[in-house]
Order: sequence, then structure tokens, then C-alpha cells
Amino acid sequence: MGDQEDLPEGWEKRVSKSQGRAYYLNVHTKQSQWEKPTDAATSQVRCSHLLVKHVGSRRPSSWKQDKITRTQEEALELLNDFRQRIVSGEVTLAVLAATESDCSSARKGGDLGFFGPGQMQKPFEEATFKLKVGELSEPVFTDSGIHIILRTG
Ligand SMILES: O=C(O)CN(Cc1ccccc1)C(=O)c1nc(-c2ccccc2)[nH]c1C(=O)O
Repeated sequence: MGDQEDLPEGWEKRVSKSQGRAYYLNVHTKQSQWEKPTDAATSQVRCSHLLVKHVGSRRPSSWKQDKITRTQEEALELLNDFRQRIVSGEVTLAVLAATESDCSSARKGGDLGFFGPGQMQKPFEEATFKLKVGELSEPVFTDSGIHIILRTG
């Protein structure tokens, strides 16, 4: 097994094909690094999100709107428009979430801080853990509504 043995918990040694040298993969968060890790791999990730609620949301109300009446289809169209504006570089998710997100995290530019497995709704958790740091998700559907998620840590 070579020096796989003396790695802290949660890390795997891999070889980069393009660079022909070893790197280390955090098996929980899928993050990778060149430096040999000295501490156990964290299972915490950080993200920001923009939530658009609709009539089918579990709580169709938000800081923005007392009674949310848009349909799920309208919510998805709205969210795809927001996503295009972020992808084009016209605006950042943080700036857009501050005025457009139906989540209380709008006041923090959509930042949710760090969380680990089992803390968020499953579709949200799975989508976030799949993202690389800096990557923006496609629309993600939960009981709360429809989200776009930016992995930040
Ligand atoms: O789903 C519900 O029954 C009510 N919720 C849950 C909730 C309500 C207030 C604060 C945090 C979470 C929401 O609708 C909700 N979910 C979220 C949410 C969902 C997934 C990831 C992060 C936030 N935010 C909100 C919100 O109003 O602000």
C-alpha cells in the first residue's frame, strides 16, 4: 500500500495524469490538493444559494413576499434567467441573492456557511457536494423551492 497507510482519515493518494505527480483527494468533499495532508479530512462544505419559491413550496412565503403566488414553471424560468446573468458575468450570485432570493440568507448574499452531511435537504446536500469550489449548480429542486447553488468552500 506504500505511503497510503500514513495518511490522516478521509484522504486518498492519487496520481495526476497531466502533471505525473501525487495529489491528495478528500473523499468526503471531493476536494483535492497537492500538499500531503496532516489533519483528518473535513466533511464540511460551504455554499451560497439563491432560492426562488413557488405555490408548491412547503412555506410559500418569504421576507420578500407574504404570499408567493408564482407557479413552479414561472419560478424555474426566473431562476434560469438569474443563472444566465451570473454565468455571463453581468452580476454575482451574492449581489442577485441579496434582492431576489426568497431565503432568509438573502441578507448575507445567500451565504449559508459551512455544513456537513445530514444537515440540509438531501437534494440540496447532494448537489452541493458534487460541485467543485467555485462551480455554480443547475436548478436544484427541494421542498422549499428551486435553488441555484455556488460552492464556495
Ligand atoms: O421549508 C420550509 O418548511 C420552510 N423553510 C425552511 C426554513 C425556514 C426558515 C429558515 C430556514 C429554513 C423554507 O422555506 C426555507 N428553506 C430554506 C433553505 C432550503 C435549503 C437550503 C438553504 C435554505 N430557506 C428557507 C426560508 O424560508 O428562508
